[in-house]
Amino acid sequence: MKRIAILGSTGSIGTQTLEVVENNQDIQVTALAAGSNIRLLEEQIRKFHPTLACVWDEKKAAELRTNIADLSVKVVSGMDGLLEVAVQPEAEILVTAIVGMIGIRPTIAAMKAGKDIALANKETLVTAGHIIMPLAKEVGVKILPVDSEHSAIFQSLNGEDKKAIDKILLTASGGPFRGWTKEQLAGVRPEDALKHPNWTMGRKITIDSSTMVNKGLEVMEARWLFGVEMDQVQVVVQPQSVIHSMVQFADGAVIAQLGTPDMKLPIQYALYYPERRFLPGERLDFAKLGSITFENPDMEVFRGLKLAYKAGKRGGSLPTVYNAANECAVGKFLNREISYLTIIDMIEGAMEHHRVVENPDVDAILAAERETYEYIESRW
Ligand SMILES: NC(=O)C1=CN([C@@H]2O[C@H](COP(=O)(O)OP(=O)(O)OC[C@H]3O[C@@H](n4cnc5c(N)ncnc54)[C@H](OP(=O)(O)O)[C@@H]3O)[C@@H](O)[C@H]2O)C=CC1
Ligand SMILES: CC(=O)[C@@H](O)[C@H](O)COP(=O)(O)O
Ligand SMILES: [Mn+2]
Repeated sequence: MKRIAILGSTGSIGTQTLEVVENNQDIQVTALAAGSNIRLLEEQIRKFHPTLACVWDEKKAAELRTNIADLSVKVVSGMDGLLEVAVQPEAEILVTAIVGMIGIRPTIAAMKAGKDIALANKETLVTAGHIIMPLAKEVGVKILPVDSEHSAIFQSLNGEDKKAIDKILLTASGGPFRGWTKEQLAGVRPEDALKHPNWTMGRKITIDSSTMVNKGLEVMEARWLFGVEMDQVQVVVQPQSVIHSMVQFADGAVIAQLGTPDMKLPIQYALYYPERRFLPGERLDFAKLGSITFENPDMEVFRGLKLAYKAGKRGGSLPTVYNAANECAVGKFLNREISYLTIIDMIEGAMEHHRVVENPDVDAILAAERETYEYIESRW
């Protein structure tokens, strides 16, 4: 029996993780955490029987305690609550399906408690990859990628020597505005950017896909996960999202993972690695698909991708600033406080303003995050 805890169980990755649990008989959910959606969290508790639940918002946690008073489930809240879920002794794998840098501290705590991490929360690796990857080695836990591209790379590397990697070909859909000009992008509204061509995901990552900041974050995520240089990660636009990523090796061979766009595959692969199990669902029909096409990304229009290479190459606290500025800006865009193009202006402005801290520890990372939010509030 596998035992898992999930941070972010009510979101897109969280609910799909629970679908994977439902499809398998030998997996048990020991703890769940959500932000504020106690209605769905209660349903999940009643169905999956964890012994511990966390709600970020203490008022909502109190409401949930009342609503499930008939069950013997401990309900905790806030960062202390997330940390309690992360280190719960019963779980062997922590699924980090939470959104944003809030995932850093629970991820580190879980690793120190000996848990393997099924990592969807890319923001943690982007900002703290220099802490997470050496720690995983030191404490002997696995970081199992859930992000579709990184799972594809992980699968393509199965049985291969990482030293033979020439480059990683990280595929991108190009988002809903592929081929658009800067002038066309100026008028984009949240409802336009929330329409991803191939994937149904949470709001923040969907906006990130539309700006290609998601791909920028993924370049940095790949660099940490697979121990390569930023320049060894090449973004290839593949609009059908059928090739989930590829690895080119020293001898010129390219190995890829393909499949229909379904996050349950990488989630299940991470939970059962190295076992590959049956997964119900649609299969690729190549004749129906007809063609798979490729393009280079337009880094002049989608400047967020170019800025990610700059942040990743400079390193230190700059990737944190890139990520924090984006999180802040995306929130404002979704609240209709700023225009679409201002998202990237905010990232660029915050990066230019920041004085880089080398090799930041967690406190310095969180300080850089705070300062970035403060700078954006004062400047815009
Ligand atoms: N969705 C996808 O297909 C993919 C997502 N990812 C990554 O996975 C992560 C999750 O994305 P996604 O599932 O789309 O996001 P969603 O917005 O759909 O879900 C986020 C989850 O995190 C919870 N949450 C938010 N804030 C807190 C908090 N302070 N404390 C506890 N829980 C909190 C939410 O709870 P509540 O519902 O109560 O607000 C929700 O359960 C992101 O890092 C994303 O980049 C990577 C690849 C693909
Ligand atoms: C499903 C997943 O992993 C997302 O990160 C997805 O890849 C977004 O697609 P694009 O960022 O390529 O549009
Ligand atoms: Mn992805």
